[in-house]
Amino acid sequence: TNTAGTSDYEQAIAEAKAAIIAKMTLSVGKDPGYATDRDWFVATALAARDRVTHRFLGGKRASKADGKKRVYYLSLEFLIGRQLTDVLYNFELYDIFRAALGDLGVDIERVREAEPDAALGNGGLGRLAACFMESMATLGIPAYGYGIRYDHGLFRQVIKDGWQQEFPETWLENGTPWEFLRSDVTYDIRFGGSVETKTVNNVPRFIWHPSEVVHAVAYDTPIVGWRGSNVNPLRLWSARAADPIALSLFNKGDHVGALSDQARSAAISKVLYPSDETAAGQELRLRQEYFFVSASLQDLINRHIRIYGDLYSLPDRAAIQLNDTHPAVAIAEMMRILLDDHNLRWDEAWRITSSTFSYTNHTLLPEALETWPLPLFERLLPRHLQIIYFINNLHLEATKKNFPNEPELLSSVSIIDERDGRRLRMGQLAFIGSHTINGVSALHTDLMKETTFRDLNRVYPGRIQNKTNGITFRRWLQQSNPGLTKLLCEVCGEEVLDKPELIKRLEEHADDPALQQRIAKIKRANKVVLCKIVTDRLGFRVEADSLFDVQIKRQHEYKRQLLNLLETVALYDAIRSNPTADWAPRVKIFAGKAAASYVAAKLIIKLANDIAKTVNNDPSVQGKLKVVFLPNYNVSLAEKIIPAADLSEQISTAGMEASGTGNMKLALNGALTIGTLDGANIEIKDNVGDDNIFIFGLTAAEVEERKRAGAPTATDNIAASPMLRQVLDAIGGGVFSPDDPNRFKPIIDGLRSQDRYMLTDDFDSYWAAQRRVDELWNQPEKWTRAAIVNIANMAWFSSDRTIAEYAEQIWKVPV
Ligand SMILES: CCc1ccc([C@H](C)CC(=O)N[C@@H]2O[C@H](CO)[C@@H](O)[C@H](O)[C@H]2O)cc1
Repeated sequence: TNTAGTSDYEQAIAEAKAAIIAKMTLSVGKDPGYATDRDWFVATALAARDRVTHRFLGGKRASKADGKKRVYYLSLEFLIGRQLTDVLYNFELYDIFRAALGDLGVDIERVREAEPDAALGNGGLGRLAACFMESMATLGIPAYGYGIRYDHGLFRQVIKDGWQQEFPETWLENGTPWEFLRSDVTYDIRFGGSVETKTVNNVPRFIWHPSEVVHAVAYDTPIVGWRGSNVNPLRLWSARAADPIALSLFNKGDHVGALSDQARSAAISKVLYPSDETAAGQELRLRQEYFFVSASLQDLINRHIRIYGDLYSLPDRAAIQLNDTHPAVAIAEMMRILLDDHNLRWDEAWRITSSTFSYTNHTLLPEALETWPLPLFERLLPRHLQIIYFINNLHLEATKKNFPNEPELLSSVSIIDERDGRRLRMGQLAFIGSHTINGVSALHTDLMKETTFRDLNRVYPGRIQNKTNGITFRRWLQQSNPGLTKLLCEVCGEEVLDKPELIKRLEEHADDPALQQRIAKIKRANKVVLCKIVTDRLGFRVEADSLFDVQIKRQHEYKRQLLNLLETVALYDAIRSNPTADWAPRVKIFAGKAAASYVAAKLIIKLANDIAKTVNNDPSVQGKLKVVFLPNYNVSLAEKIIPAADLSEQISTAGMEASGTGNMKLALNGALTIGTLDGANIEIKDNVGDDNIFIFGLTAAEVEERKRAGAPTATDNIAASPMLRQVLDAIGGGVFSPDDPNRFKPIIDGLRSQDRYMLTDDFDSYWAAQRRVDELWNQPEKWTRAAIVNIANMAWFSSDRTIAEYAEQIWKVPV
């Protein structure tokens, strides 16, 4: 208590109140009496940002002075979500601001809900980048995130008559209170044109004469670490025309022509490509990739020269991480800047480049590996193509010397794919130009060595490392599940908030009925919250005492939402034909967006909704089975669904899900996993133990073997499973689409013929695993005990652990 007898806490609340009111009147320009939830959000965010900014600028000053090595995380996606709760929590201001707003008659929940998600990403890769930024700040690593400030993030999904519709996402329509415009940080980004070759004192010099220049303008968003330890910048680039309006054309009355440059330039940062795991291959995508890469490299090189004078020391002072191949053109851009702007010799430039970059691969799906047609690349980036040719020649020369008379090896490791019209393979470029390449789970990294990068790994052994993904426990536990967090602090000690490994202490009490009851009570309370969301958004009730069986992720055939739906139909049939059996009452919860052009995935969304309509209106299964498809899955909805989940569906075809991170979030919040031995599911199993997870299906090796052998076929599998046959007949026959009986024929025919993702191979063992789930669910103590063991063994999946590994083993920066 201070002299005025008011406690520091009350003092802090009073200050927060004054700050919020000051922002409301002076920045929002509103009388609190007339303020909307949005106004309160902006005022609160600005008040919170003030607290952050001091630390932000302080951090910048410090790291300028301290000569510390910086990490630069280049990613075309940062799936941040909302920031208010994260900033307030990490600055330990949440309770104070909640009390302050409360005193002003404002419910902080409504203020939180008024913030739009920053949906600047598609799924796993983008969200991982956001978790990594928060962990780097928490661990005190001086880091910059570099990306694009899309005017429109991932589309808003609306489900109309069961069909997905896409609507522009508009997070910036009222601006965002978190960012600082850095109008003094603007770079020229050049495209097209030609390259002139000149010899200067018999050294070849290349002068690029671009046909187009676009301005990249920086916007900085502070990323706050836990306990406000550090604040790092996320620098996002926005595109502007070098010449906003061609007055000459305007004066001639060609108003549209006068603005075409502006439109063409601004298009670069207009919208996020909604394709997940399928390379778009469109020119605008390449323009986006080069735009942010060139701006980021110009920015970090200028900063380095400003502090250290020369570029030779860059690898000692900077580590640049390529988040998949999307920024891989950075290898050529770095060489261009070193050769053409700083006149370094080739070998020196290459030494600096290849010892500064490292690359993370997030997928082995062939259709997701980016390749660019040479003609397009040459037209847009003529100088970079010259440099890539040179890199490739030296690379192939070296390979030829070390591996003579292996022509197929040369063509396999070449950056240029000579087949189908000559294409640039960005994976090869990223691999050759990086000192380290990493996969995102143990299995994925092994498969990378055996398949996609087998030959490059042979030519450059020892470059591949594994870095199993992680998640930030601040957002995905503390902020989204305060009930469980409070219990963990009591049982494991407050310091569990700083040392996730202490969560293991919970396991000692796994058999304690009192603890089991508390865990079950917390889960039920989170389920009641989700029940309300289902009723509000879909207009029907689900029971909180049912088993919440959750599959939430991007729609993709390899993630096998369809397999879950086949089991749902089989269960529906089984319950109807045997209503008295002790079925665990279930709510099947689906959520996830399909890329706008992904027809098959969108048809599966329709199937989910048609099955839901039939099941939810069938009195014979009332109280036993409900199917829910929640629209517009995003970070904020995930924060509501995950704490309420009992069962986590991680059922991808083994070998196809690089890691998964939703699996970690769900297990950390006490859901039991039903899954294949794929991605990080395997490491989750290794940590929680075989008895606390439901594993089924073919292993990755068995999948490969069956693919190679071409047997058993889908027809064989269906013949061997009467239940599966019945389900396929029902769906294919229009039972769930009486208004269009052939609607799902394409899906069923695809399964009967190809079944590329081996659903028919895994159906029976999946069904059996789900029945094991029923069995355990009907023994609540055992179920809750297993949930406790899952929570207690998830510490390793903290992104703090992952980032500490990147820091020590790839970036060589202290933590
Ligand atoms: C070029 C189009 C495109 C866009 C995004 C992607 C990403 C790599 C897709 C993605 O998000 N992959 C997911 O990355 C997560 C983080 O490492 C993993 O946990 C998931 O398993 C992986 O599917 C590929 C291709």
